[in-house]
Amino acid sequence: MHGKILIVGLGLIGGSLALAIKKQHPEARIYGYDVNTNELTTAKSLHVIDEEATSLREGAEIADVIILSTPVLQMEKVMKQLSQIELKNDVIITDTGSTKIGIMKLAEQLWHDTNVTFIGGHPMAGSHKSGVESAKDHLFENAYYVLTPYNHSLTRVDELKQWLRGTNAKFLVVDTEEHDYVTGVISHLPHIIASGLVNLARKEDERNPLIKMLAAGGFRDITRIASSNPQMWKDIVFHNRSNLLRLLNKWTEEIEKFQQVLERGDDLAISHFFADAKEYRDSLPVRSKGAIPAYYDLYVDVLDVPGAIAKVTTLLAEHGISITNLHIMENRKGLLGVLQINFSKHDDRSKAQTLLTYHNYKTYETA
Ligand SMILES: NC(=O)c1ccc[n+]([C@@H]2O[C@H](COP(=O)([O-])OP(=O)(O)OC[C@H]3O[C@@H](n4cnc5c(N)ncnc54)[C@H](O)[C@@H]3O)[C@@H](O)[C@H]2O)c1
Ligand SMILES: O=C(O)C(=O)C[C@]1(C(=O)O)C=C[C@@H](O)C=C1
Repeated sequence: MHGKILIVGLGLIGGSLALAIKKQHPEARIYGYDVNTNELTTAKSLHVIDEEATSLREGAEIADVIILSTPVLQMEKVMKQLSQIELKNDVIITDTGSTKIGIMKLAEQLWHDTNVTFIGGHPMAGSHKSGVESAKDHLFENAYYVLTPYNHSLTRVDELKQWLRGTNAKFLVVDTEEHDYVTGVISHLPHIIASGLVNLARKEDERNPLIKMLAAGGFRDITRIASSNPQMWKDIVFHNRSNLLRLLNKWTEEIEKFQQVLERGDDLAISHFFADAKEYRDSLPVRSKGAIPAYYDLYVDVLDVPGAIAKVTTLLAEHGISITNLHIMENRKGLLGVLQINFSKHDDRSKAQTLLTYHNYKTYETA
């Protein structure tokens, strides 16, 4: 497709969308705007965007599609700025925000009965990493991509999907209220709990330094997301405040119930607590991306120099750790490449991660 795309906010998500669009539509021109000029320059030098817009106005005036991928409270600010700019007649604006009610309400206020088509969006994949250096064209592969159009923007949903086809995501139209409730349950509350657990461990660590030394697979698995961008999560919980306050009450009840059965020493109820959770967790659909990985992946940053991959595989072989597959995900000259290693067992991935970290490699469990 031909056209000019403006990405506002060139971090992990904006950068990944830019790459996915460019892959599918090489003839499109991708413009970027970010308040952080370093991020913009990096995006240009990594060929994530074709052109840097020096102001929001400069990029917005010429764009056929505008994609907002800043933290959600900043998004409201940008939307208000956009409403003061004369945009192209048939422009489509979409966002990538993790919350939808506030954004859709504001879009309705700003652009109801105008020629601007606003279609809310939320790609349900990501990472605890932020910034354009972490952007990947395949970040959203097989993930759900929620769209929240108004009735009057429904006619342009297919056009937007065509622009976003390179994500290889599965599009799903969802009601905004339902979206914010569901993401509250499966994304926002878990982030609060993960950060709460880490804060608890941090306080205990002041009394007992063994805590940090012994923090192993279980603690790391459940708290990976606590390493996410704090500003982004502050904005999300503000936006989804009422759902989260209700969910936190339910969570407190759940934990208090467990506390009571533990105090009583009720072994049957304790077994049920774990068995019920296991049954539901095991029933979640297996996906190669999205909620649960189909196999155990480890991503390792490696230098783009001869022998770098052999070094990693030899290290694993010497320690009897079997791998099922290897994949080089990107390899730009002069920069780091990313090695994706598949393991059939969780235990093998944990051992590999510990070993490679010991040997000063940077490793991640998600791309
Ligand atoms: N990270 C995830 O896992 C994930 C997944 C799906 C959706 N989202 C949503 O996507 C959005 C972007 O998240 P991200 O992970 O890419 O964050 P990020 O921190 O990697 O990138 C955000 C970028 O927005 C820029 N920015 C901030 N305010 C701006 C402004 N006023 N104008 C222009 N640029 C501005 C920042 O400088 C930064 O480069 C957020 O709304 C987030 O809720 C995140
Ligand atoms: O995988 C992660 O690190 C994420 O936190 C991704 C995640 C999620 O909670 O699943 C985070 C926020 C987004 O709105 C969508 C996806």
